[in-house]
Amino acid sequence: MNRSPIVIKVGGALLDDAAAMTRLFLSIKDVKATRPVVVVHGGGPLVETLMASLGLQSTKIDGLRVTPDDHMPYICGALAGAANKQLCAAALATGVTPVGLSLLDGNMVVCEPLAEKYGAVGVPATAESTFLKNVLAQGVLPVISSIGSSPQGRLLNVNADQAATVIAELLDGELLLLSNVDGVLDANKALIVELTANSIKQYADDGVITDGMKVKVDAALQSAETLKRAVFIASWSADIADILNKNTGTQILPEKIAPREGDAGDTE
Ligand SMILES: Nc1ncnc2c1ncn2[C@@H]1O[C@H](COP(=O)(O)OP(=O)(O)O)[C@@H](O)[C@H]1O
Ligand SMILES: CC(=O)N[C@@H](CCC(=O)OP(=O)(O)O)C(=O)O
Repeated sequence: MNRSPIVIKVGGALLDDAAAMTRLFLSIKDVKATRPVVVVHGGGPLVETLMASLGLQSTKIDGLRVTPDDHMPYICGALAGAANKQLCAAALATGVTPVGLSLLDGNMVVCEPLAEKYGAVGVPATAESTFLKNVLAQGVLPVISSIGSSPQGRLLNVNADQAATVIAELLDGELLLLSNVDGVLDANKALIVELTANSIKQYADDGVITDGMKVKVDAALQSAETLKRAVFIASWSADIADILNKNTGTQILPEKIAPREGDAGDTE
């Protein structure tokens, strides 16, 4: 049986749906009985609401939030604070013991600023895995926000899909990117079952995969190529076992899949 860790990324809109959060953590509880699980989360909608209530303008370029350094205390508060603790509380309420973390905790992930025009937006890279492996060995559920820092100590806002790919790489885990859609949809809103580098380029050129989904698919492809296994994009309403068994969602396939016993990404 495949016992590699499962890294599950959830988008911020989940936080607005208490019933979906409960269902997801119950599904995580089932899977966690056989394999270690890590949750990585965003909180884009929460950030939007907070910025609006503070009267601050917030814009995105190619799906990434432009983040002036003086916005970071609020964004950090929304993601590492409110969103993280809301998810941890929901996990506890379903009988799963969470540990709330951010990318920089335990030196799991190190970030570099992307480019000046984005402000404090970070590009994440793996650092040390020992801390996270020790946390998993305790049998608890790490719940990780996408706030990171640079080696110089600058707080950075990381897209949560990109954050999740790096955590999956850190653990050589299986990656599920769960969102408010059933998976990647074509121009007729039908589910695309499999995507490769070529088909992703085609759909993006045709304007079918855009905005946050473009960031997600690019992050998934990079992770699939690095890990040499399929990455899943699916709905957070779906059962995790169903996603791993390829009954639902979109699989992002690498050019070559490394054979692993019992891996959902195996070619038969
Ligand atoms: N081809 C596509 N298929 C599905 N969703 C798409 C597609 N192109 C753009 N989107 C948009 O991407 C959104 C998911 O990305 P995003 O909002 O960043 O999710 P999350 O916050 O869960 O990471 C969908 O709700 C949809 O509006
Ligand atoms: C740089 C950047 O875009 N950061 C994101 C981080 C949160 C996120 O990615 O949240 P979702 O998963 O809910 O979209 C942001 O500020 O919205």
